[in-house]
Amino acid sequence: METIDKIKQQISENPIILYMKGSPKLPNCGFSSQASQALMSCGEPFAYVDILLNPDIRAELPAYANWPTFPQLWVDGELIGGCDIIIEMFQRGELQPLITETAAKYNEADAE
Ligand SMILES: N[C@@H](CCC(=O)N[C@@H](CS)C(=O)NCC(=O)O)C(=O)O
Ligand code: FES
Repeated sequence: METIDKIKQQISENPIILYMKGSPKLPNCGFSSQASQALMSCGEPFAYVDILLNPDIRAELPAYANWPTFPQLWVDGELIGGCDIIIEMFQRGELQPLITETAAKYNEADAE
């Protein structure tokens, strides 16, 4: 599959997905570590892609996203932002409701 199609599929199939360096359990960069920790603290499962293991995605996602760096958090098909934005939303109490509501929306859809 073309990289761009892979990216589109990942974003459409996973309501909460973090593109990061390393994994949430073993992040490979401080920015990815902070972002995944904030996201984990919201208590909902989320998908992730380790871009260090996927150099094609690392190369192509920034142009598609119009966002130059990693991590990248995508929720419900839309780019939320990188580490700074994730931490800011977390500190303002905005991350938790976004994640909770998104998880609830898709759990509901699954149950139908
Ligand atoms: N201020 C950025 C910090 C992230 C950042 O600077 N990431 C760099 C270093 S990890 C990056 O992704 N560079 C491109 C690359 O490594 O492919 C944010 O809010 O996410
Ligand atoms: S890998 Fe060096 S700052 Fe992220």
